[in-house]
Formats: sequence, structure tokens, C-alpha cells
Amino acid sequence: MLVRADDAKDWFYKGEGAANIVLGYCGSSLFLVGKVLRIQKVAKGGSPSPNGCLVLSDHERLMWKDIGELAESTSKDVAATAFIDHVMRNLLDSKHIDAGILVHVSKEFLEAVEGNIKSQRPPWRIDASKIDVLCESAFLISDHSIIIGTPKHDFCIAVEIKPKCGFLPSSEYIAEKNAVKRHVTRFKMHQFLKLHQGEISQISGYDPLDLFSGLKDRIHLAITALFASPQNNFRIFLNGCLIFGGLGGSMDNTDVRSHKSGEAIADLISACGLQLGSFLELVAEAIFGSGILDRLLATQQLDVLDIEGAIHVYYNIISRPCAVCKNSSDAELLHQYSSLHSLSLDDSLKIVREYLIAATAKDCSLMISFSRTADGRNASDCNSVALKSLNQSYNYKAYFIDLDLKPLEKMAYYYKLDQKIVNFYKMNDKTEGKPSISGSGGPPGEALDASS
Ligand SMILES: O=P(O)(O)O[C@@H]1[C@@H](OP(=O)(O)O)[C@H](OP(=O)(O)O)[C@H](O)[C@H](OP(=O)(O)O)[C@H]1OP(=O)(O)O
Ligand SMILES: Nc1ncnc2c1ncn2[C@@H]1O[C@H](COP(=O)(O)OP(=O)(O)OP(=O)(O)O)[C@@H](O)[C@H]1O
Ligand SMILES: [Zn+2]
Repeated sequence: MLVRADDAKDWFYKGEGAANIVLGYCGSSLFLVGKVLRIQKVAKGGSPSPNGCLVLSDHERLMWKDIGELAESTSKDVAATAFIDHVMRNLLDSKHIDAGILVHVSKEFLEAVEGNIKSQRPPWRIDASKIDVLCESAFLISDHSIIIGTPKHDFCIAVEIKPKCGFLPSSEYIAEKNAVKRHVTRFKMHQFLKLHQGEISQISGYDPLDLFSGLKDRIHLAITALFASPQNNFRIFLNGCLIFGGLGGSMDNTDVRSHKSGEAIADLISACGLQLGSFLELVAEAIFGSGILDRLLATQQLDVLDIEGAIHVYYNIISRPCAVCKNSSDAELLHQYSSLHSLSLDDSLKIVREYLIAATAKDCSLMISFSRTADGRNASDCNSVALKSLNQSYNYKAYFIDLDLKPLEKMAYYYKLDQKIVNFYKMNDKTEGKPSISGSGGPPGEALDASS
């Protein structure tokens, strides 16, 4: 369907994450107006994905055997759709999910896009990955940063939030030495490692527990903290254009940050008749009123054992000696873990399957778009929200994006990264009373190389 290299000029760079590039449409096809195209990337030096062969490993196919369409999928795109339709849709409310449709894209089209968007991609993303030009399909999804039907003279303002994990784990399998995980969020601990590794320039004051609290004031506090430190967790779009937050993902160094200053944003928003403070309050009100994060939290909580428990079960599935038990000499812990190693294959599959579903829910984002209601009427496919302080109500729509299936083979990486995060946090906590924010010195647990 998008086959000509010439079609590429109608698509502009909208953003990207670790795995996909997303393009907005600026051409004249009525079918494509208001849509984005989500194209898969491939790691530089990695091999592009050949279409037509099974994309899941044997162990993954066993794990997802109850979902035939997923287990037997012959392209990543088909697997992605099946995962969203048969797994995530049941867990999160269908009305907040839009899997999009698969469209055919030619190599010529993808190569032309690659060339066109090069200057807008963050350099560190260019170094890491490129468009997978051999991938013959891409997803056409509604652009959730706009509300179709917003009158030309009016505006549409949207936020994108990557909430991350919204609960503290309480698994009995968390080793006593890692007890800090029970009372400090993974997000907070990870911030210190990210700062040390130069991925962020300051520690965020955002607390996911506030966002997921179900309490209006705490949700508002979380939104304010996200605005103060957006990193890759917060963006604002005005009429579909990014006006605040990093383009392309996590790094928030000034050179890869494309947002205007807080003051300029406040001016832009107030030109739409809305004060920045009221806008942030409106976002909090919509999150609170919709209860949209309740089901997301429940899905994240399918991770019951924490990676410190789930990792053992993973080794049951791949039928290999457990690398964690092998490196432990703590008899008491080994005894505790032995109960996990005696679980049946079916129980093991269920635990790891749910761990991976939870991992998707901990990494997805939420987009909420707002437009003014005309004459107090709200659009049929929107909910409405109002603030006492504003003499105006707003239509809003909320959608989850990036509900990608996580690969089973990531389990070992998850364990290493978890230990690296907690070790780094503990070491700084002990030596300085509170974690260092200087970002200097080598990280402890370098042997636990979570980048491999
Ligand atoms: O492990 P985390 O918590 O750092 O999450 C990764 C994200 O990092 P973040 O901390 O949100 O900046 C990471 O985001 P960035 O690339 O840092 O923007 C990805 O979302 C990654 O998922 P995938 O490899 O694309 O499937 C995410 O990996 P998963 O853990 O979700 O597999
Ligand atoms: N349906 C959509 N409407 C509008 N913008 C979108 C849509 N989907 C994605 N985007 C934009 O594109 C960016 C990248 O998309 P996405 O999060 O799906 O990439 P990813 O590579 O899967 O991310 P991750 O790093 O989390 O794996 C998003 O952060 C968002 O700004
Ligand atoms: Zn073990």
C-alpha cells in the first residue's frame, strides 16, 4: 500500500522508542489523515527480521500455545497484533486500545523515509538502530495526539505519559539484602543508575506511586513532577506537534531535547485559553475520573514473584541449570528457591507468561488528548472533563500505546538489570546516607553487565 519512494515525503518524524519509529502524516489522502505509521527498527549490526518464518522461539511458542495466532505467527507484526488482541485487550479496557492495522510497505518507501528523517532523529538513537527496511509491513494507527473533528480554529492538546511500575513488590523471594526494593520504587532507584550512566541530567521527582494512588491530589502531584522533569516519561503535543518533552526517548541532555522552556510552553498553552497550571490539573482530573490506571496497575501486578522469584522459574522452562542458584552459597535461600524449581512446567509457564505481560504493562505509555467541547456537548466517542475553576469542559480520549510483547529471552537481562539497579542504589545509600547524584565513579556490580 505504501510502496513508492515518493510517498515518503508525506510522512514526518513524530518520535521513536527503543524498538519503533513513528511517523505522522501530512499528505492529502483522506484515509491517512489523522494516522501515524509505526515502523520497526533493527539494531545496527543486528540482522533484519526475515518475514515468513516463525518469530517466536520454541520456548515462547510453548508459553503462548493457548493463543494459536500468536504462537504460530510468521512476522513480528502479526505476533504484535495477536498479543494486543488476545492478551492486553482483555486486561486493559478495549476502549483504550487501538492495535491499528497492518499495511504493506516497500523497501524503497522505507529507504526513502530513513533518508528523510535522519536529521531529526537523536544522534544516540541513530547510533543504536535504523529502520528495518526488509520488514514488509508497518502499523497504521490513529494519531492519539489529536482528536479528529476538532474545528480548524480550535486546538487539541495532548499528553503522553510513560508511568512505569506503579507498585512496590512484596514477593517473599526478594533476598533480605535487597529489602530496599520493598519500600523504594524501581523508578527511583533506576534514576540514580541512569544519572550515573549519563542517560539523564537530573533525578526526577516523579513518584509512580502518586500517579497510581487513585487519589486526585497525589495524581496532580505526579503530573506536576513529570512536567518538572519530563525525561522519557512526559510529553505535550499541541495540534499533534510535540511542544514539550524529549523527541525520541530517554536521554534528556539538552542537545537531544527539543522542547521549549517552561515559560514558552505556558505561553503556547495560554494562547489556547488555558493556563499551564489548569492544564496539568485537567490531566490529573481526567486520569482520576477515568480510573484508567486501575487496570494498568492490576496488569503490572501480575508480576507476583518479582524477578528474584521469576528468574528461577524461567530456568525451569528453558531446561537449563539455574544461573542464579549456581552462583549462590546461601543455604537458606537455595532451599527457598528449590520450591520454585519443583514447580510443574504448566505452573512455570503461567508465572513467566504473567511476568512478561506485567513487563509490557510497566513499559507502555498513555496518551490523553483534549479539545474544548462545543456548546457544552461532548463528542460521541469522547469522555468529558471539567474543572470547577474553568468555565469550560473538555472532550478527552485516552489510549495506551506501545503494548509490545517482551521476549522470553529478556528474563536473564531483567534479572541482571534489577540487581545492578538495586546494588547501585544500596551502595550509594550506605556510603552517603542518600544516593549520590554526582554521576561520577564506576558503578558497583559492573560484573553484572546488564547491557549484554
Ligand atoms: O527496563 P526498563 O525499565 O529500563 O525499560 C526499558 C525502557 O527504558 P526506560 O527505563 O523506560 O527509559 C526503554 O525505553 P528507552 O529506550 O529508554 O526510551 C524501552 O522501552 C525498553 O523496552 P524495549 O527494549 O523497547 O522493549 C524497556 O525495557 P523493558 O524492561 O520494558 O523490556
Ligand atoms: N498512536 C500514536 N499516536 C501519536 N503518537 C504516537 C502513537 N504511537 C506512538 N507515538 C509516538 O511515537 C513515540 C514512539 O512510539 P513507541 O512508544 O510505540 O515506540 P517504541 O520503540 O515501541 O518505544 P519503547 O522504547 O518504549 O519500546 C511515542 O513515544 C509517541 O510520542
Ligand atoms: Zn534457581
